[in-house]
Amino acid sequence: MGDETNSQIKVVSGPAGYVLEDVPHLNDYIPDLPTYPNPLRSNPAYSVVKQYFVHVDDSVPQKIVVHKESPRGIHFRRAGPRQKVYFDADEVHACIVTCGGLCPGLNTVIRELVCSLYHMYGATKVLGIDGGYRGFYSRNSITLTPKVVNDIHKRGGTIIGTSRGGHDTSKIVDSIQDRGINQVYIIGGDGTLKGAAAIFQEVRRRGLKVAVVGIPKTIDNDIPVIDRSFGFDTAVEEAQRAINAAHVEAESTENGVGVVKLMGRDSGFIAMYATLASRDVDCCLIPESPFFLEGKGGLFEYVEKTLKENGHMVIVIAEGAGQEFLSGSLQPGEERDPSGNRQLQDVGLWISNRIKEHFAKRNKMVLTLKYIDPTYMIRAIPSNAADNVYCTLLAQSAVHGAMAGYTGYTSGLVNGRQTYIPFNRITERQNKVVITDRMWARLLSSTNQPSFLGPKEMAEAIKEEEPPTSLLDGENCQDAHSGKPPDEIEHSNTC
Ligand SMILES: Nc1ncnc2c1ncn2[C@@H]1O[C@H](COP(=O)(O)OP(=O)(O)OP(=O)(O)O)[C@@H](O)[C@H]1O
Ligand SMILES: O=P(O)(O)OC[C@H]1O[C@](O)(CO)[C@@H](O)[C@@H]1O
Ligand SMILES: [Mg+2]
Repeated sequence: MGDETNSQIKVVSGPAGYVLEDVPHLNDYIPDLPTYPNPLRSNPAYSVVKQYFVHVDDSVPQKIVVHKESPRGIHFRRAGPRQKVYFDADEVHACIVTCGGLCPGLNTVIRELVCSLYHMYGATKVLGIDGGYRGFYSRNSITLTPKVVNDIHKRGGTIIGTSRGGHDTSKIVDSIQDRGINQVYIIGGDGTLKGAAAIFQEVRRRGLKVAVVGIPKTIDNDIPVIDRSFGFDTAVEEAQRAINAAHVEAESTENGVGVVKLMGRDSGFIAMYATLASRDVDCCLIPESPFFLEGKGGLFEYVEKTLKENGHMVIVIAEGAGQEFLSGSLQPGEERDPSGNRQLQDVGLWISNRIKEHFAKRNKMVLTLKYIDPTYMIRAIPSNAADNVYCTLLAQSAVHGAMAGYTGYTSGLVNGRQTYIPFNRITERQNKVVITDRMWARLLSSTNQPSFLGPKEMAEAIKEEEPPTSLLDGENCQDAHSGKPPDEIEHSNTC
């Protein structure tokens, strides 16, 4: 097997195109670390479970749709408990921090990190860092015990607080060092995980025995590689209530139009899945798919046609869609939040006003439009049952990895298996809906809406050759082997 290592990713290659994108380990830069038998070996609850410990060579393929001649491709290290651990229970001093926007399930992850450390590994020193990254150096910390976290999964938000901005790598690592922390669990989105990667690099540069672990959090599902992010399922489910209300309102008046805005700064997954789940939506607009209002094939024409045919309609719009129409109204200095993210204008309000103006001006059709913005209501609820289970597995996997000495990784679900993924695989790009993918085609045929794409936009979308939409790995209409669209290859394939 070949082996190629840098500080963030270790690439191990094997026969038939097998590639393991491995995660760093403490003993990569600290030699002769002592090891201990995993305490789970003598825990009656686990020791009876056949094959509870993960085999040292277990890995999970990133791509599961393959062809006869496909290379075996990229794999990630399988998560789970190892026979040996690199921390004695009394030595563990863990901390947990949550950063970025809220997401259903944050409290569940916090709870399960604390309970896994206590109940599986007998580690009893766990701190909650108050208020995101800046809390490391400017706020108090909170002692977390199973008793303190017992009920928190029933609440939305995060009991340890969160913030945007304030990431100062060296102050954070100073604080980690001063407090004697040796396991850092960081729960957050793409920005947070870039910060986690910087913390890991600094910890490694200083030669500290500190495991730095990420748990990916994003209600927008904009993190790549993983099957889906926790809280996403809850968000899609909760969005149904807003869509249903919009539908009831629209259906009850002549020419009723309901507009619902959902979250999705750069990625329209919530809007797409909420639309597919609901069946009451006639048009879904997302940041990845450009649209236009006036003229043939535009939104106004489609609204008129739908109202004539059905008497009512529901439009779902992701908050990041159509921002190019609104950006002119921004004041200088208002464009970025403290983390540097683009501040968005209210596209739901804008599109509602434009539809009303258009039909009032034409004086042809009187319509009643109701606009619903449930975005923060969706983000603030506790996670549903499926997400609670998912959060539990993510947290347990994260703890098993740190105890086994792995560092510089996020835990994440890949093709239904818990894995350890190197930070830079997670932060190198954003996950987006691929509009040349089957799922978007399914949505278009479900709503029967126009694609709003002219031949030029269509050609550009095909040219972009984005990687497949993660929620449906293997569903992309590109040949997994050659990258060519299906009509350009000789044999039938994944499509
Ligand atoms: N490139 C970066 N390097 C270091 N730290 C970063 C970077 N980008 C963001 N951060 C820090 O990460 C934290 C969270 O970032 P951000 O507000 O972008 O949210 P996020 O983690 O992307 O989550 P979400 O987008 O889901 O709300 C902030 O404290 C911010 O300072
Ligand atoms: O108002 P805040 O906290 O900046 O959060 C809004 C953003 O956070 C997210 O929920 C996650 O990034 C986005 O969908 C949304 O644009
Ligand atoms: Mg983000």
